[in-house]
Amino acid sequence: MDHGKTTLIQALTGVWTSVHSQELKRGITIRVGYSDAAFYKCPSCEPPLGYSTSVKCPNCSGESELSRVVSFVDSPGHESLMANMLSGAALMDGALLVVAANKKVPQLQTEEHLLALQTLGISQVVVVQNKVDLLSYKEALASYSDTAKFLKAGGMSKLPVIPVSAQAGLNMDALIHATETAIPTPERDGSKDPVMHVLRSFDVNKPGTPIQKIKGGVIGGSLTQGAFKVGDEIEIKPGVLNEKKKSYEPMRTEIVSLGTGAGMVEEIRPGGLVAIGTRLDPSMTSGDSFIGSVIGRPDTLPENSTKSEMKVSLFDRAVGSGGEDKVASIQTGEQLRLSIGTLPALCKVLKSGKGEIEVELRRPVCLFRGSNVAISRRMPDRWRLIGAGTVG
Ligand SMILES: Nc1nc2c(ncn2[C@@H]2O[C@H](COP(=O)(O)OP(=O)(O)OP(=O)(O)O)[C@@H](O)[C@H]2O)c(=O)[nH]1
Ligand SMILES: [Mg+2]
Ligand SMILES: [Mg+2]
Ligand SMILES: [Zn+2]
Repeated sequence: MDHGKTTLIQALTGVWTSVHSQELKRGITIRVGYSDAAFYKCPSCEPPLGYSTSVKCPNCSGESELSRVVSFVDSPGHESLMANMLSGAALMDGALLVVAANKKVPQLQTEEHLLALQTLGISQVVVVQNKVDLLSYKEALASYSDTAKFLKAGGMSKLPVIPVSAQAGLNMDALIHATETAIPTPERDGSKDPVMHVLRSFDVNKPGTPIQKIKGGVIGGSLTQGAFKVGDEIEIKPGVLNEKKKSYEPMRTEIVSLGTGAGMVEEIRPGGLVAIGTRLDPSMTSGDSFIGSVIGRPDTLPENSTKSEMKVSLFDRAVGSGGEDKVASIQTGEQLRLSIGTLPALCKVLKSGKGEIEVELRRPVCLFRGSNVAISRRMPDRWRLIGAGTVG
């Protein structure tokens, strides 16, 4: 924690993404936050000069062209919030890994986050060496070479490392240039059935709002494929618990509005974070109650299931154990935590074989075959990432 992720996002977007009172009080990010940035490129300046977040080129004062609009998911760094971090990672096309240059490299958190990114298949990463303002030139070089050594040992010597000061807004042009080069926008297939993974959900009404003015529940997340329009009927899975039937029932509602960083729009596609306004009772969506849900068109999503088979590959050792804890094989009957899309889900292992396990999930989940899952095990002190799985 405290490497400066939230500060960096503020430098790039102008938005402080930690806004909850507990976060402000403790100075840490707890919930996943997000905001959008527009990156500009000046046609007359040599890269990286001329990359900025403003139309006016900070280098030559000429007029820049829009390069790309980028959505940032701000992840908590604290080790106890790893599940929140993994939820956010599920929606990322690439990542900025922020490392504080005034601390020994690598920190436990850095190792674990990098491994988590690999586990979830996020290979487009820019390493940000932050807080260089606190170091002498010589110290900064030493920290840079430690970072490079650490990456090389992990077979990631190709990742760019960019020294910055998020607080002073130093070297942002180089960082934006690296981001634009190393994290290209992936190809999207807009013709597939839409799938949205939910990261947040809210009740946007102020207490005491008159009933005729109350807005329906709002659900935030990102499309991974397809498109949604205002007026579309949608289905949300796994849905809500029917107390009488003791089962989860998918919910249907209509899209009444679509909010993005660029304002209200009529249609959304993959690539940014979006808030869907619905006709659901807002009390249902308050306090992130829908995190981990999946939204699609009616009858297009996989069935809810409580059992799953998956191929697994375990790490040699638990991250952050200083190389001491070898990861023991998965035992029948043990409890694990799976990160499935944006959902942290507890499960019990029913069967464990060579490279394969069968699990029973504590709650029904809308499971896509072939999706990547991060696997954590409860170590004495906390949950630790021990491997990766693929839903079979
Ligand atoms: N000197 C210096 N301080 C910085 C810089 N960037 C961030 N900080 C300070 O470092 C502290 C932590 O910054 P945050 O942005 O909250 O760090 P974070 O990575 O979001 O932390 P978590 O959300 O707790 O994981 C704050 O006091 C910042 O003011 C920097 O470039 N230079
Ligand atoms: Mg902090
Ligand atoms: Mg933060
Ligand atoms: Zn310029």
